Amino acid sequence: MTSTVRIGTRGSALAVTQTTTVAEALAAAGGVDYELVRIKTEGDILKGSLAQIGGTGVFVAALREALLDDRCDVAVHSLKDLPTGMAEGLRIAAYPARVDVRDALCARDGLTLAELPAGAKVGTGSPRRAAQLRAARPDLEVIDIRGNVETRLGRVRGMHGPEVIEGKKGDLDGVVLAAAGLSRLDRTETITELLDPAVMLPAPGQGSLAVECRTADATDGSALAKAMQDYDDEATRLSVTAERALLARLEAGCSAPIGALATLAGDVLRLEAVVCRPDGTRLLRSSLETNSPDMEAATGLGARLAEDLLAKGAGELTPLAGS
Ligand SMILES: NCc1[nH]cc(CCC(=O)O)c1CC(=O)O
Repeated sequence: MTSTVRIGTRGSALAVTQTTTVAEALAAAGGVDYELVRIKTEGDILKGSLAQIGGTGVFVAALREALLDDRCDVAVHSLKDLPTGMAEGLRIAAYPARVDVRDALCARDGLTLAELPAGAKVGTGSPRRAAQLRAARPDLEVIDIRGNVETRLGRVRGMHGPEVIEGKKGDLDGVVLAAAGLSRLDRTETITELLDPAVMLPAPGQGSLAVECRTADATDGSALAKAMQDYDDEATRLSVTAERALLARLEAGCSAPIGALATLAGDVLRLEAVVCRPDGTRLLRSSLETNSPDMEAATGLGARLAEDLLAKGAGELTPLAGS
């Protein structure tokens, strides 16, 4: 390992912010010097709807290639964008402590979900958010949108961001975004309601980051390897492991209309999940718990809840390769 750790990041404001946070934490923990390396990803280049692009991991492939090509030593991913299949030769060396897992409504005039008028236009590019929005408020018009956080906020009437799409500024009544991203970008003042997971179950892994490196570098006893070990948060690791095991068993990607949230309370790991019909006319929700969880129990919990959902007809609501 070279003395300066090269940390790969996408160029978006959100990616740079969260990568810098990780870099500083690793530097503080392990006394490692770092530099950020910008990596352009397919997800930044393609401008179509994320639902249309479809493939999982559009944001991730280029970062992983850079790791494997030795153009960087560490990559920081938003965990919810990371496909469940692990890449050969790479390892998630740390799951930093999770931040707010919830989705947030950013609406004009301080409106909450219940207060939006009938026919209000709410933007999201996520089939999971669209389905749960439609289930909660069938009278809303859900608009498929893309772009970075500032671009999306700029679509809300009265919300001014530095980057707005010409002609589309202020054409929506609200957008739904992850609270975690808004918080990392210091834009939480745009949130008009933090959506209760009882209404809007977040994406598996939402609010979590994953610090990935070459497998050899995670275990070589270096300052970096130790720093990553220290930075790993056990409760987060268990929770996201359960959520992602569920996703893996359903063989669904980040664009599937599936929500999952695990919470560790004392010795009990509880996993709740929802599979949606994309039009929101049916949501299938279920939950399971396990006591004194370790990684194996967390993985088992996710797999069992997936089986339970499949047995209850999840495969009839939305196409799942696992059904
Ligand atoms: N798919 C885009 C994406 N990937 C990660 C985040 C930020 C939230 C997180 O880290 O979970 C976002 C933006 C959003 O969903 O609003």
